[in-house]
Amino acid sequence: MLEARSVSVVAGSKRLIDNVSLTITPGRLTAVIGPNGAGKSTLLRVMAGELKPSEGTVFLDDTDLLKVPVARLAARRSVVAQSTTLSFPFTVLEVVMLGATVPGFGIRDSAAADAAREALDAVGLAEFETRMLNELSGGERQRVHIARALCQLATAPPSQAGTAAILLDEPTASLDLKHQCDVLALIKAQAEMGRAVMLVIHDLNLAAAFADEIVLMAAGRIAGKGKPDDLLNEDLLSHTFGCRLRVVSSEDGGRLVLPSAITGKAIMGAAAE
Ligand SMILES: Nc1ncnc2c1ncn2[C@@H]1O[C@H](COP(=O)(O)OP(=O)(O)OP(=O)(O)O)[C@@H](O)[C@H]1O
Repeated sequence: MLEARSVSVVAGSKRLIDNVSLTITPGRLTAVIGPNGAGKSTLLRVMAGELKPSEGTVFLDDTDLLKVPVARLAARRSVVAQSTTLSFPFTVLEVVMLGATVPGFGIRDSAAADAAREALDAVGLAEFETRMLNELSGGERQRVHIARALCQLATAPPSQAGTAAILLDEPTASLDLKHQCDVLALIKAQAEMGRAVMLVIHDLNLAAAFADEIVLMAAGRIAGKGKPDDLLNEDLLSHTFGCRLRVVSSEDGGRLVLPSAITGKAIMGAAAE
């Protein structure tokens, strides 16, 4: 379990996140939504142990995350950042294998390559292993980094066993609709395997479709938290995002969030038919 207790990050006079408490529970996909600048990425980096909070503590199974040894941390949580730049010319397979070569993993090269190939297959890039990363499209590169994160958890040594967490910052931002759904199904499967999943995402409809719990952030604080059906209400979302939004029920009983301009036109269109 990954738990932030009263965490704040302060930069100069600005509180990027302010007194946030949040638990990422194993077996569940927790989606974090909110306007630009709300503090979602900052919170994810703090929960990943990449950014030291100015106040409060993040715990990984009751141990202060900052005191967890690097190899153990690498075995227990993997991160897909919003953007990743690699300065050296790596092939796709090499990038994914980086996930298996974290200090302390001690995995043999052939086993690392097997795990990397399995992860590449999972994101639909099995045919790309010899391509150079910098020759891939933005969406393909994003899927390579997801494969690297999956490979990292898959190759963690048994001695470091325990609840694993995967934290992803807008992993579907560059993906087409099919790959958005494929990647989110893959991420959801990670939760169903018992992993704790934290997903920062802008698309409220994808959050509604895949998340077990949604956390709404605004101005560095948690403005709401709950199951998609409970949290996605028009007034809260319209107020938080600063524009008029409509929440409608889909045929299968799920929630769809649309700008009121779109629903207005749709209603006018239907009336004209
Ligand atoms: N190092 C920094 N120093 C000062 N302010 C920062 C720093 N890093 C981020 N910020 C500010 O902190 C706020 C939160 O940033 P963050 O990236 O967490 O937001 P976000 O919710 O992920 O936004 P987006 O949806 O645009 O990705 C923003 O206003 C940003 O400008």
